[in-house]
Amino acid sequence: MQHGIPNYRTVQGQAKPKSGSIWNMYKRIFFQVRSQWGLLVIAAVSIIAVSLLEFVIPQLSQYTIDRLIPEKRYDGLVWIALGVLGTAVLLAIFNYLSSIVMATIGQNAVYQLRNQLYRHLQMLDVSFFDRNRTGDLMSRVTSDVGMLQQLVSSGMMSIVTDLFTFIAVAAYMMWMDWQLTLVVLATFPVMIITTRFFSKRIRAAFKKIQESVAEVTNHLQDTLSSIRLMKSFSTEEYETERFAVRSRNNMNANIAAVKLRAVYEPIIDMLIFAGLAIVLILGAKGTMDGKLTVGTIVAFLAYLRLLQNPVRRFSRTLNTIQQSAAAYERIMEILETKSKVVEKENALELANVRGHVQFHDVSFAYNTGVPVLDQFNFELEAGKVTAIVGSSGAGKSTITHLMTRFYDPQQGSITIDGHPLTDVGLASLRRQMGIVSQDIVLLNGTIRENMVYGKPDATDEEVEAAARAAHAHDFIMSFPLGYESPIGERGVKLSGGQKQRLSIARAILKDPRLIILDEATSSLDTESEKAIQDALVHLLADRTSLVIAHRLSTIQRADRIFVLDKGQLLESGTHESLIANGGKYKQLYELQFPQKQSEPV
Ligand SMILES: Nc1ncnc2c1ncn2[C@@H]1O[C@H](COP(=O)(O)OP(=O)(O)OP(=O)(O)O)[C@@H](O)[C@H]1O
Repeated sequence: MQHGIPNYRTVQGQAKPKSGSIWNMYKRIFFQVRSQWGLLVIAAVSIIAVSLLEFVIPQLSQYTIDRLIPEKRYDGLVWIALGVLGTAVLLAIFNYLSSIVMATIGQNAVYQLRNQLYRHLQMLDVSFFDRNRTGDLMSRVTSDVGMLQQLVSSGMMSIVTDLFTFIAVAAYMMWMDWQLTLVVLATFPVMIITTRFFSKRIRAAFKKIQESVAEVTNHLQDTLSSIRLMKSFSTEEYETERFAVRSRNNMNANIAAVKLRAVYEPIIDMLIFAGLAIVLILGAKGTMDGKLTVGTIVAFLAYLRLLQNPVRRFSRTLNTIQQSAAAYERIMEILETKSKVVEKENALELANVRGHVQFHDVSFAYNTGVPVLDQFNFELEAGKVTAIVGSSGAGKSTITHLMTRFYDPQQGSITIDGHPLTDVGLASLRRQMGIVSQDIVLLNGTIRENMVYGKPDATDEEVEAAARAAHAHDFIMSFPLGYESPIGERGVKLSGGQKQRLSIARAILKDPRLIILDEATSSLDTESEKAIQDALVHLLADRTSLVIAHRLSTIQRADRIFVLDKGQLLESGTHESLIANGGKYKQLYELQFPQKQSEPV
């Protein structure tokens, strides 16, 4: 770690992936496209055709030198010319076919992999997103997948053609002159050892590059999404410097990779020329001794080129391969992460529930050793308004997170209408619930798009009715575009109160059986709050609702109030009975309404 930048080497909480090797990468890419067998057949045929056609031109050269020239057969030259030309045309056609088909297959595989990665990310539980930073995850879906795309589009899939040609040519050369071939092949183990030596290092260098890209993305994501905070604290210079540090790390990582490549490629070239020199010298000697014909030497040199071409090409593209392998490893880290909140097979599909929720001896901690709820028992009566109050950090929001199964408790169980939450389908559970939380999340889109997010088929009349119920219709209509007004990223074009009313309207439109209001009225002025309170009375009627509010004035009408402190239930009852009890609730109430201390409620 440098300059205090967090380490993104692995997905937090996840071991290094087992399947990050190049071999696995290729296997996976091809496995993804096994259904496109038609294309695969075309690719295989083209590859074999290219490899066989590569033999023809050296053969023609040998024939010209050894037979046509000595025999002065002028007529044969035309046929040779036609043969070379015909082979070249066929080579061009099959090369074109194999690259286009391989690229299509590869791009298709990468496309599927990216979608699979995104789907997998969506399926991971909330705690995964607590542990990992958004920018880092974004860079895995964009830049890392982009690396693989580069691999498949840069004709890297031709490595298969190269490998096939290499084996075929080597076998043919052995048949022609096994002694000379063995001498030539002696340079290849050296090449393999050199390649292995550099491969590991180049891959590590590229992993560093990808990590540094993740750091840059993270920084961008953090700062651009909180640009107002930055400006209000005048931290533009500070953030620019922090960005420069990350950017410099990226530059250094790139330079380190280039340095490795700069050493590796010339070494391979040198070995290739050494092979060429061996053939030239031994071949010339063999010809002088009368053991070989000139044509054989010329053909042999041509075959040697065919043998060496794939090696040279491979050494040039080793960078791309290693870069992709590093990226692939980072992708696999996510794909191999298992969600902690899992849906049972054949999970129960909840139809309309009554909404009776019970917590049985629930213990929960976000981080081991820091319990938030301890042996907690709690009941949400169907059709009633239940409220939770308690000091900040007491665990109120945590209760809602457990009800929605954003997290699962470590001990105890939670039931809805008697069914353990773990037996119920996640989507069907969440469909029953409408959440209006203190962190209002709005999407970049129009007001209407945001409202219908939980009910995409809502009619205009339903949308308007929900907006009216949430006292949002008037402010919406005050915008020139009404319901079609864009609200900007995270709803920046709306005031705090407007955002709240919009999120309440969204929950009303979804029409869930169970409503969770977490600090729902916290940023409304007194007038809007009154209006919202009225709307809520209608909304909450005939539903089960859980209201979490700091301002006790908002929950006095609740059927039951639970007082929570440090994850423990202190007392419960109605507003009147709790005041009469003279416990924690009365203390909290008197703190908020000192003037009412001596008044009867
Ligand atoms: N994602 C998280 N990861 C780790 N700890 C968390 C996480 N969310 C909350 N906590 C911790 O759990 C405890 C309970 O938090 P919770 O949000 O439930 O409190 P709360 O009663 O809703 O507080 P407030 O009224 O201030 O919103 C706090 O100590 C908080 O720091």
